[in-house]
Amino acid sequence: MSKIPVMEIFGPTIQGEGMVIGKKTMFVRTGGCDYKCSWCDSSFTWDGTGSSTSMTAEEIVSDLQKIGGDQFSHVTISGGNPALHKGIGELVDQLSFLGIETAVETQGTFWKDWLTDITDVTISPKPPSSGMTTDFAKLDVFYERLSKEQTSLKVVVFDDVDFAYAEDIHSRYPEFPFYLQVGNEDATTTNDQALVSDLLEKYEWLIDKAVASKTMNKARVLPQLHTLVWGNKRGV
Ligand SMILES: C[S@@+](CC[C@H](N)C(=O)[O-])C[C@H]1O[C@@H](n2cnc3c(N)ncnc32)[C@H](O)[C@@H]1O
Ligand SMILES: Nc1nc2[nH]cc(C(=O)O)c2c(=O)[nH]1
Ligand code: SF4
Ligand SMILES: [Mg+2]
Repeated sequence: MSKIPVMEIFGPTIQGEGMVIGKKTMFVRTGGCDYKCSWCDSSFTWDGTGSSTSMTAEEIVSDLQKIGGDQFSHVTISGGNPALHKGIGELVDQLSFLGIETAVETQGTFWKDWLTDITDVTISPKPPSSGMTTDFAKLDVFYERLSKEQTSLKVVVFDDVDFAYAEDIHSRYPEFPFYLQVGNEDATTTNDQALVSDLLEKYEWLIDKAVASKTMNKARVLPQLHTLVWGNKRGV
């Protein structure tokens, strides 16, 4: 059985982003990423400042039950890039056997067959401001293999160039529900008041951009709800 590098397990909290925003969920955050986005709000998963514990699927399920009790029925697997880890297939099987739904957050760079068993798959291709380059041949594989009922695309937008990238992504993959997300430019500040007022201003800017774009007629525009409520706090 393959072990999974786990950075943190927390919840229940609410999903603060994307297709199931507001839904009560536990989080399992894996270590390691094949990207290094300039503005990554979870860089401790890959930059050496955090540490992971190598765990089996059974151990993760047992920790989820210890921490969440009987107060959850949905688990979100994020990272880092969870799709780097083969062992997550086993975790998804065990959760599904227990009647627990699953979600995954990934940038769409590595395919794993267990992705088809996930209830809510969020693919978040990275815009130019991240410093990363999208491999569209890899994203095409996700489009071919995942159903539109279980999947969404979510692009974080910091500026006009990112917005144009988001329009391209949405146009290229029209069948997947599409989400625009406000970018958090300061993922380390502890000044919650200044952060929230800045993020709400950015949210208004992003709404205005979407409203003015005919490509975005079907898109949804969202903030990171957890950041508005808890700022940059970890484990929420
Ligand atoms: C930390 S990533 C982990 C999953 C995967 N590596 C990915 O990027 O999709 C989880 C989500 O947070 C988003 N994110 C990361 N840093 C952010 C920031 N500074 N502002 C807004 N969203 C951010 C990512 O785009 C992704 O949708
Ligand atoms: N509440 C909450 N919602 C989230 N949605 C995506 C998250 C992530 O870091 O992947 C996240 C997170 O860390 N917390
Ligand atoms: S792909 Fe996700 S986890 Fe990896 S660096 Fe980018 S935002 Fe962070
Ligand atoms: Mg996050």
